Amino acid sequence: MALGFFSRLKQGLSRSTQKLGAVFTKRKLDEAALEDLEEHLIAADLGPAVAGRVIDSFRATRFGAEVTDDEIRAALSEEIARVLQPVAIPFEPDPALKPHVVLMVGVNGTGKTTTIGKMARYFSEQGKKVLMVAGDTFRAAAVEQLQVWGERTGTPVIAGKPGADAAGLAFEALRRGRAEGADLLLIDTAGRLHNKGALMEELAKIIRVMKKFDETAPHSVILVLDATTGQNALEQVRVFRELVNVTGLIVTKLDGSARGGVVVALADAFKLPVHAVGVGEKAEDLRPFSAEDFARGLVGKAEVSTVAEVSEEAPTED
Ligand SMILES: Nc1nc2c(ncn2[C@@H]2O[C@H](COP(=O)(O)OP(=O)(O)OP(=O)(O)O)[C@@H](O)[C@H]2O)c(=O)[nH]1
Repeated sequence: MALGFFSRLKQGLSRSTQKLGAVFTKRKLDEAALEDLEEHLIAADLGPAVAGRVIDSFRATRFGAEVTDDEIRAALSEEIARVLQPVAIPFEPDPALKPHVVLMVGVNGTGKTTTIGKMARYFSEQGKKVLMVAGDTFRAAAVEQLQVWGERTGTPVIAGKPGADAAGLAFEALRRGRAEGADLLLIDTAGRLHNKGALMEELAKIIRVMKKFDETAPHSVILVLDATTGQNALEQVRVFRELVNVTGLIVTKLDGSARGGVVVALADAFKLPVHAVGVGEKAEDLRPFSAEDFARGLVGKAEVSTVAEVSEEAPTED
């Protein structure tokens, strides 16, 4: 039986969880234990700021007490969920926009193309009319990959010849989307040009040219981050925010050997909406981001998975 979403996420988060696991033995929460815990939180990619706050809160509320593994996990999960809650904002196309234009940006290999394919499937299944644009015209493989996703999801793909002008394609796609009454236009973009200046120019041109058709486009700029890069994801947010007005994040590869703790560091540092998370390579492996599930998965609170698993894998018939 295929693993349900929650267990896949939990499995993926296990690398972070393992780093936390070592401190969870029954002991007195004194200064040494707190220091120990703080180190583990930083090693689990939560970042020094969040780790520091969690420790301060523990010091204020539980200092000197005997704590069990379960108590620490529960308290930790609560603290983490509090950081994540405000950014857990699913992406919904604005029905007033025909189409809602989404520019997907991010370093090559983070999962942009795959995520666009997954979003195309998800929103097509919701009855929305979706168009995809192969705007990473520098890599022939990226165009082909998007076309495969187009076939797989029954979504039209607007593509040009290798090296075609991405801005021209985006303009054409927007015109077509408007004419056809499309709901959602998903634009793939290049992630690596020879330097930052060239990438900025490429993205700026796509935006400039689309604005000639619709002053309000793009309506969303979603940055795709690969969780396995850990703290490097924070640097990618900083760089891309210099290039474009990032409106939200999608974090991929939270299955496998993910370093999921970085999502907490991202939420805390940038407060950008985390629209969804990727937990595999298949079309259905994109899920809305749930602060509580994620926090529980991260601290390895097992009992919740049973609930999530049952509701997901054995849907009732009502
Ligand atoms: N395990 C796992 N793999 C993923 C996930 N998302 C994407 N991938 C894989 O990551 C690799 C890179 O994904 P792409 O979608 O090609 O990444 P990209 O950012 O579009 O990169 P370019 O196409 O080079 O621009 C592919 O092998 C994907 O199948 C995920 O959530 N989990």
